[in-house]
Amino acid sequence: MAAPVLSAYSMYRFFRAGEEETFALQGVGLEVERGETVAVTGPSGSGKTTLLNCLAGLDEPDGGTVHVAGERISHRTERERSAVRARHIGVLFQSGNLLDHLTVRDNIALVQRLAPGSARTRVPPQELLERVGIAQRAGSLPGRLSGGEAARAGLAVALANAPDLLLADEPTGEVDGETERRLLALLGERAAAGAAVVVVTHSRAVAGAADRVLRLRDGRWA
Ligand SMILES: Nc1ncnc2c1ncn2[C@@H]1O[C@H](COP(=O)(O)OP(=O)(O)OP(=O)(O)O)[C@@H](O)[C@H]1O
Repeated sequence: MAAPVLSAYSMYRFFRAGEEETFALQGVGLEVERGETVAVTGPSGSGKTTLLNCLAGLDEPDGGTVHVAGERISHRTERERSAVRARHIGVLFQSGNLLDHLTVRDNIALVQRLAPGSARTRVPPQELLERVGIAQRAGSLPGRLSGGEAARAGLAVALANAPDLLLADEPTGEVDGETERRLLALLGERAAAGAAVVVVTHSRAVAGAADRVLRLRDGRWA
């Protein structure tokens, strides 16, 4: 059997602020196969965003390891983590993945330039924007987009390099029903094309469409 796209073992993450210690992840593991979609749910503060940050190499776990498409992304320099991310991971986070001073089209082009190895699977920016349904906004700056358009643009950026692993944090948090269906269909298409998808969500529709639903509580699987 093929190795999982994502293999994360025994992840720990602690935060210390003055006297206060938070144990955000306490030995969490996760394997996701090609074509599989996993939804992660859990109450506020249970560690969902910390988990995604560690999987994306945007944060370093204090313990445990993360491999993506056979490459280790944990316990490496920031530059190495960025390189693994550019090669294999699409990230769609609440904080937004768009640079404000670039048009939507140029945001996609920039992400594609940062991963020179993926040219074989790359879709032209305009085509990506057509897929997510905002082709007419290609020349707009992100600050001019509505919430739903911004969510679609963020997904176009996350899909720009046909990632092996797609990580999304509440991708449908602030969008209407029609946009949610569209985003969900696009996540499904990426999984059908062979990617592993991990999506943090409170949405029943998103969790209902996933192959597996996992629940975090106090930094552990519940
Ligand atoms: N940089 C940080 N410094 C200190 N504590 C942090 C930091 N990041 C997260 N935490 C703490 O770690 C715990 C998990 O936070 P996290 O954001 O991962 O939870 P979450 O499940 O994503 O919550 P929400 O659903 O509200 O976004 C929380 O107690 C949070 O306060």
